[in-house]
Amino acid sequence: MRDDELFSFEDARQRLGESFDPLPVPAIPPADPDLDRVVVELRRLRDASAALAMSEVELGDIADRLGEVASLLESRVAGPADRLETMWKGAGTRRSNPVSGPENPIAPPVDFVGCDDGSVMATVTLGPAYQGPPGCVHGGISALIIDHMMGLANHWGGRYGMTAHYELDYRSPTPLLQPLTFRCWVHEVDGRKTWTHGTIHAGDRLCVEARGLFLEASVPVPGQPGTRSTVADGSQ
Ligand SMILES: CCCCCCCC/C=C\CCCCCCCC(=O)SCCNC(=O)CCNC(=O)[C@H](O)C(C)(C)COP(=O)(O)OP(=O)(O)OC[C@H]1O[C@@H](n2cnc3c(N)ncnc32)[C@H](O)[C@@H]1OP(=O)(O)O
Repeated sequence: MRDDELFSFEDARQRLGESFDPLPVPAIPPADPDLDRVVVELRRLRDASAALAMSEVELGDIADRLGEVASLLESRVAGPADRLETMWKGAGTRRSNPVSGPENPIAPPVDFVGCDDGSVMATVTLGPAYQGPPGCVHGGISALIIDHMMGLANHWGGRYGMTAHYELDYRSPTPLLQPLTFRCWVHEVDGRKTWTHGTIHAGDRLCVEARGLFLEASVPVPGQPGTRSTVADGSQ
């Protein structure tokens, strides 16, 4: 198969024809605005702390003050096992996933758009916290974002499933501090199987190509005995 054929979502869309049946995609519902504000501040801290080395900051004082805030929070929030249960209420996992979740400080975050052609797109600029090679995005971060985004592209294309196989070709360095265009789309479907493709571009330059095989499956939902969910991101 030719490279341009493998990575042309327009071609895939034509071949899928009427089997492309988009699901309505609800926006991530807002929660307590102060909760989202806390996470925005945590992300500012994350980015600033990635630049602490060789700064002129009095680090002992900063560590003490952050320690106070962390202790204040730890004693008042749910433990991880309880948290896994509350995440499965409403759109909790969509709000807390590590790629786009407004409740997750490690999420860059990435904002996705479902396009009419069946692809899902995002433009994101990643900072030093996500560095792998010098000046470049860590390959695992690229993989994380595309894997998650393929799940959204499947949903957008009326499919669902867990990642069974996933492979990437890193074609050229993926720069930090420049807008990157991520795009994913359903390439082919057959019974329980969905093959989904994705790319990352910096401008016109192809940085990453990815292919995933997703299999329809369901997993038990934490805290809800006997309940299983087919979707890894909140909707049941
Ligand atoms: C625009 C905005 C849109 C907004 C939308 C909002 C809603 C949001 C919705 C959604 C977002 C979701 C975002 C999340 C994304 C994250 C994804 C992840 O991180 S998933 C976690 C990692 N993956 C696992 O942990 C799986 C672990 N593996 C398993 O549990 C099993 O292996 C499983 C269920 C995948 C398959 O197991 P079996 O027992 O059901 O299937 P068997 O019988 O083994 O295989 C069935 C067929 O598939 C092939 N197969 C299975 N594994 C394969 C593999 N690795 N490679 C190739 N073929 C494989 C087999 O050869 C077989 O093929 P033959 O039917 O014989 O033709």
